[in-house]
Amino acid sequence: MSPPLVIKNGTVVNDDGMFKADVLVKNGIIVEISPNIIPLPDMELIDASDRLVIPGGIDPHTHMQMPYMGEVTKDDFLKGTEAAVAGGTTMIIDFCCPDHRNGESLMAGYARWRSWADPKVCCDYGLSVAITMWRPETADQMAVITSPEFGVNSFKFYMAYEGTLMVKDDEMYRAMQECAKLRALARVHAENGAVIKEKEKDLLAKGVTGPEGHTQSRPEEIEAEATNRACVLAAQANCPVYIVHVMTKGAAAAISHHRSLGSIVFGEPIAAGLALDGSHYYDEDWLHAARYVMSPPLSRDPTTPELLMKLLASGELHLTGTDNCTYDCRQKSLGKGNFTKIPNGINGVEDRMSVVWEKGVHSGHIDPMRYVAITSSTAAKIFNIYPKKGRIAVGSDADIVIFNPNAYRIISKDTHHHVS
Ligand SMILES: NC(=O)NCCC(=O)O
Ligand SMILES: [Zn+2]
Ligand SMILES: [Zn+2]
Repeated sequence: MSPPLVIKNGTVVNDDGMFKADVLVKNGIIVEISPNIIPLPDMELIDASDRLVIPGGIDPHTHMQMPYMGEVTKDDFLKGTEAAVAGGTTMIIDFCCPDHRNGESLMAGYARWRSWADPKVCCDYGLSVAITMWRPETADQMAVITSPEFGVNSFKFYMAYEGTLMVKDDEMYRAMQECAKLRALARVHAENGAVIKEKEKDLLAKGVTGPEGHTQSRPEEIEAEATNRACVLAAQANCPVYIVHVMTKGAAAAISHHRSLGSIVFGEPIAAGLALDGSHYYDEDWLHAARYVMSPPLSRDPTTPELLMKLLASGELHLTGTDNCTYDCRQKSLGKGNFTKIPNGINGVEDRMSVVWEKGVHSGHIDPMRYVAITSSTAAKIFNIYPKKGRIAVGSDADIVIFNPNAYRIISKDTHHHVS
């Protein structure tokens, strides 16, 4: 057991206030916050002068060691969470994708994911469970997996990746009705998988085989259309909905529209979408372009990243994730000659906290309190773990980041903690 810890002279930041205070931690729990805690000889001491003392980041969207397209993402639960912690994220919510189409139960898929994660994960984690088709037994299994024994409180629906993860509209609607009954949250990857498939075929037939085909097969309107559809179906099912990786202005506008109608809709941009645009898909270096292939793609409108940050500032969008889903050069190269075979995914779990600070606070769009909201506390509230997580308060878990707001660093393959 580690000794008690005193963090002195820092500025505590929560989503609703910031103030100078010392923080005392015992057995992993915050036990005191007050102006001047005198450390006893048996206590560890950290001087946090000129530092912010903030709740550990919660990344609500990762894919550690996810099997997909015959490959497995490179960041496993060890290296991926080491990278998370190195960057100030102390909890992730990963996606468990049971092979439900082939009869695997949600509980068996959940057990499979836990057997990968539990022996090596080095931060707190939760799982959202994907429903990839509707089977006669699905409703019962959703009820079991949301029971306290399993503790799942959100489900994921992919409106893309036809033939593997994609769920049909009627199936998603059915499952959303079940979510509403169980008071679970529906999380949606909003794209039009069927139309994308047709566009991919057309592009390949015309000889477009490079990574630019990825973005051309997925026009921005397709994400907006699917986001609108997801919100409509959720409203029909009377179910709150959470749109993952909001990448475009149109998708964000669809979310705002449905919120204005009174629906409960949450929007999650990701670190990559706040920092990068889709010009990379046209890079002459094939591998450079392929590295950015993810779905939905980065917006080709260079003004989108800043607009997404402004919407986070104004409260039209709500929290940030990463969609951390890493593949190496060999894996990306599987799509040479056919962009549809490039594994989809990008990194982010290590750098989200820095990127959101840089693009949000440093750029003048948000204050440190809003920063805490969109990197930690809103996720904690949505996933029902607040104020145990997402807050610096007496009784909360001591998931604390001592943050230097003036540090400068270069994001580099030579220094990151992901699997190389
Ligand atoms: N986003 C992506 O390209 N890969 C990860 C799977 C998903 O979230 O769609
Ligand atoms: Zn997705
Ligand atoms: Zn994802």
